[in-house]
Amino acid sequence: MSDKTALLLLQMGGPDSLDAVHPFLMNLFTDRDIIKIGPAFLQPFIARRIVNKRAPKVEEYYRQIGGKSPIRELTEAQGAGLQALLGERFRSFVAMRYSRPSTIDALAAIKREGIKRVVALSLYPHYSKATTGSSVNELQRVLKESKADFEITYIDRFYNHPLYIKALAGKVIRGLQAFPDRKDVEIVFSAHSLPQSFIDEGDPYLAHIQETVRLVMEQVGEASHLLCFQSKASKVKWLEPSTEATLERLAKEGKENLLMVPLSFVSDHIETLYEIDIQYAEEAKAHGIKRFVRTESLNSDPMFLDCLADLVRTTVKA
Ligand SMILES: C=CC1=C(C)c2cc3[nH]c(cc4nc(cc5[nH]c(cc1n2)c(C)c5CCC(=O)O)C(CCC(=O)O)=C4C)c(C)c3C=C
Ligand SMILES: [Fe+2]
Ligand SMILES: [Fe+2]
Repeated sequence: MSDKTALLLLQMGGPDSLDAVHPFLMNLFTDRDIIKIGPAFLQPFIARRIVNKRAPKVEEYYRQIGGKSPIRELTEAQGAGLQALLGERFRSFVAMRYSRPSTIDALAAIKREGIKRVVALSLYPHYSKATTGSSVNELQRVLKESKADFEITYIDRFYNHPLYIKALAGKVIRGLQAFPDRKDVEIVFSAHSLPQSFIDEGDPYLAHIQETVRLVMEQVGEASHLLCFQSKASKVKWLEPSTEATLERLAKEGKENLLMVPLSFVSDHIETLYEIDIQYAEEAKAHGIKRFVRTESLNSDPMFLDCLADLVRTTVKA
């Protein structure tokens, strides 16, 4: 048995090739924690219909950002950075909810190394049943089926951690420097949207997002800003206003300089590299926005890695 502690990073995952888009979407649309479509026994059939229709469009988005999602490499780099900060007693592993390495892959690797103690660290800063909730449910299912006796502790949110806020505020302050005068800039916080029904049923996601924005702006100081929501993925009511409608409204109001701040993600992926950098940038330009800048994603930012290390140290000590 090893006396090391496994750091298990939980993330959504993404396709690692264009051929992997269809299976990735099938995994996502058959997960009833993120989306319930009809009765459980019918969901795989309905999901297949939805995915067959959606996949060609989504494949084209991934083609435009290099033919794959970079989320695996970026998450593994975060794990390596975290392991380096925490030292020899820790080993990092990644469990992707809808792609490889899966939760089964990750737990098998931890078991092979004889490690018993696991810190499961969700990389979604804001808790939602759809994201962290789904990853934790999957982890608990796999643990139950494998009858493994790991000693697990969970870190399931960090939307208000001082180092997370400081790292994000640093990106915003740096982003503002791309403009001649910050007084003329609108800071557009763009969070991943979520069906309104989750919030109505008590999901804390929206409150967490709003608190992150408040804390970041405390550090950025006086500046015009707003919050909107991107990436609606079904026909029901999702959080509003949408990022697309907001960009159009801002342009109509005569705003010319926008600083986009993606929330909800701690690394680059399709929503930053395609949706903001390509799709929204083109739309904003067509509406008359002159300067459209996006803040850098946290990825392996040293202050963000310090935040993760602090979360782990505090949990392991407790
Ligand atoms: C089907 C419903 C979906 C909900 C609810 C949802 C919430 C949600 N998602 C993220 C983070 C990410 N989503 C990503 C991709 C993605 N998400 C959905 C669907 C829902 N998301 C789909 C169908 C897809 C695939 C792309 C597409 O078809 O548009 C990713 C990116 C993965 C990658 O490319 O690397 C992330 C990350 C959050 C934070 C969230 C709600 C809180
Ligand atoms: Fe999503
Ligand atoms: Fe999405």
